[in-house]
Amino acid sequence: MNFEEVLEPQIQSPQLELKEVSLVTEGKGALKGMPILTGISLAVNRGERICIIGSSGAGKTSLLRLLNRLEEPTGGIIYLDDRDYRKIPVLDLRRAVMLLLQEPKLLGMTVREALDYPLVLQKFSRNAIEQRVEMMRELFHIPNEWLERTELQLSAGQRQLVAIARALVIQPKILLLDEPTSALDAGTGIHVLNVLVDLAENQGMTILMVNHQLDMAQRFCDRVFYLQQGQLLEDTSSIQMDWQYLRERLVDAETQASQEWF
Ligand SMILES: Nc1ncnc2c1ncn2[C@@H]1O[C@H](COP(=O)(O)OP(=O)(O)OP(=O)(O)O)[C@@H](O)[C@H]1O
Repeated sequence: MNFEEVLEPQIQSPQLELKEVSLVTEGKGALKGMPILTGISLAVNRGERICIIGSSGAGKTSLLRLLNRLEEPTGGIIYLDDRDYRKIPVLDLRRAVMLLLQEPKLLGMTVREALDYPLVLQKFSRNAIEQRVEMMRELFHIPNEWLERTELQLSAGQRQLVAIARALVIQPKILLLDEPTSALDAGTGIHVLNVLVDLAENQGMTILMVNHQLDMAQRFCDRVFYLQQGQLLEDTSSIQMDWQYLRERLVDAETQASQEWF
């Protein structure tokens, strides 16, 4: 470190930054121009584990879709490592920012093919592919005999586990997860979350996860984004979060939404 740096420590910019991001529906007639996300500003640092919480329809999945460029914001700007999202080739972006949606599909592939495929696209050697897949298999306790099965021969939980392994096989910088443990039994869910914590702490992988199970969220994340009706109402560290208050707030929001529905 030189003298100027001692006097003026460098401020590290966030890995991911959203400035006044909004999204409105396209659609036709009355559906056109309805707000889904409004004025979202946030900054995420490398290695953070963030849970996105909110009632049904709050905009959680839409936020993940924006971050993976499955949707384009209708307002505002997103930055990855100080680069405007729109200037990053979309395939490069999706390699760095991996999204795992709810109910993942293996697209007719066997488990082995599904795990190999992202690495084949990246032109990894056969040897390297086998090593990486073996590493994932061990990390997530995927038995050898699953490798030749297709998704029709796997339970929902087994499929979810394979999909998590596949999302991680190319070691993304940022992992976006939409309720990744919803189909897993409690023990496997906790094991998966522990693996993710380890990857965040030891390899600096950043994780943003939608999770409806608040006890899991409390255990896993170091920061919470609370969304309501497309707005970011809370951005709080997990330690400072009043989890009981959050539970009550979620119940209120769900009740209000169901009354509006009827
Ligand atoms: N393509 C679309 N066209 C019209 N409306 C949409 C579209 N996508 C999402 N919406 C609406 O935007 C709102 C947010 O949806 P989103 O799926 O992001 O919510 P969510 O918080 O993930 O909900 P859940 O917990 O039920 O999955 C909802 O009211 C939804 O109906």
